Amino acid sequence: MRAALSSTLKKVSAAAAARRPRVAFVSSASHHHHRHHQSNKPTKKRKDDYILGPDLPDIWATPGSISPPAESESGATMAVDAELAPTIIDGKSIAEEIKLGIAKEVHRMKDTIKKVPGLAVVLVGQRRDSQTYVRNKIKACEEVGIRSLMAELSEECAEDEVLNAVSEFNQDPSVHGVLVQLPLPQHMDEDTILGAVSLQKDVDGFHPLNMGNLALRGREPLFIPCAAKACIELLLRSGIKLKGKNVAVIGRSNVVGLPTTLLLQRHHATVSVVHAFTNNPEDVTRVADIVISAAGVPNLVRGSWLKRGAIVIDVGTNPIEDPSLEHGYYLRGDVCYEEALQVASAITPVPGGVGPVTVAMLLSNTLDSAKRFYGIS
Ligand SMILES: Nc1nc(=O)c2c([nH]1)NC[C@@H]1CN(c3ccc(C(=O)N[C@@H](CCC(=O)O)C(=O)O)cc3)C=[N+]21
Repeated sequence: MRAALSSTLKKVSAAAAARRPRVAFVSSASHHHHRHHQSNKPTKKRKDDYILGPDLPDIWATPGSISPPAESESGATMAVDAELAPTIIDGKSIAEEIKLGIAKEVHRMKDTIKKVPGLAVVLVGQRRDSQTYVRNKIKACEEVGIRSLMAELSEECAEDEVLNAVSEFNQDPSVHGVLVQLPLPQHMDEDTILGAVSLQKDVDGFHPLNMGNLALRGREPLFIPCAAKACIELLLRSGIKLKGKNVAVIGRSNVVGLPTTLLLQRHHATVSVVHAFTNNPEDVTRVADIVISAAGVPNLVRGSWLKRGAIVIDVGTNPIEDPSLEHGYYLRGDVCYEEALQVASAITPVPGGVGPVTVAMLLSNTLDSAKRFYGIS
């Protein structure tokens, strides 16, 4: 437990509000819905639509088209009741702490069996945000002594080339984790490619068998998806108990919303799932003790969606294009941060919240995989 966390990390970010660049949050639907957490493929026809329900894509009636809240005049300090100042959950320092523990174990492994864990990343295409995330992952590997390999393929390459890259990494005994960076180009079938990753190296936890074992009571998946694990770590390390809590999860993607919901239930939380077809989602979120948003829509969660004192975990990493910036984009969460600060008791920022812990969880899964492979505990 991190007793120091809540006291040292309390700060009020009025300055952040004043600094926010003026951008129109236009709903260029294609852009927002192509983010990694949402499937962007056309709906597949299935025979059992009747019993499983039709497979509708989650396209949010997005308040992304609503302009963000009025900005306070530059430099103006908001009057904030000290008692209401929320804890800013510092994902970056939590990630550092986790990585320190991983580094120790990696070094011990190197000393005792002369092996280190290996992570292979398959990156297809040129998306700038994907390149940044992959670079972060590789940098994080270096920090803890995990060996990293990368296969970079062009946007136009054939699906077979991706499958070949996955297959080579599957067979390489020095590789213990294989990750295919999402989203893949439109013309590729995500299910085929993710299904090709060796079950024993599926450090993303996206293989249907790992996901199924996460869903089934009494079963243990080999790997738990990193973002879901990161949400739970952030809550637990901030001293927040989950048992019996009302948690609203916004979004039901395979990579975040669904595994997070399953993992929360394993922690005995009462979970309500809000998705693009939910009527009056704010009625659900307003009664939640904890709100976890993974919708991929900037500014979706307004202050009015939150109960006073709610805990807010923002998984959204929405790249907003801004040609004036070095990287060509900046990141916004799903949560209207400035508004949430006024009502929440604790909140994760974007960036610096869930993202860095997600990367730490990937390293942790890779270490676990290597330990399993070499039969050490
Ligand atoms: N197969 C697969 N597995 C993933 O886990 C996966 C993926 N595909 N596709 C993309 C998403 C996104 N994701 C992030 C990881 C780190 C940050 C991260 O480190 N964010 C930093 C800042 C990033 C920056 O420098 O711009 C932060 O929030 O502070 C963000 C997002 C993993 N994803």
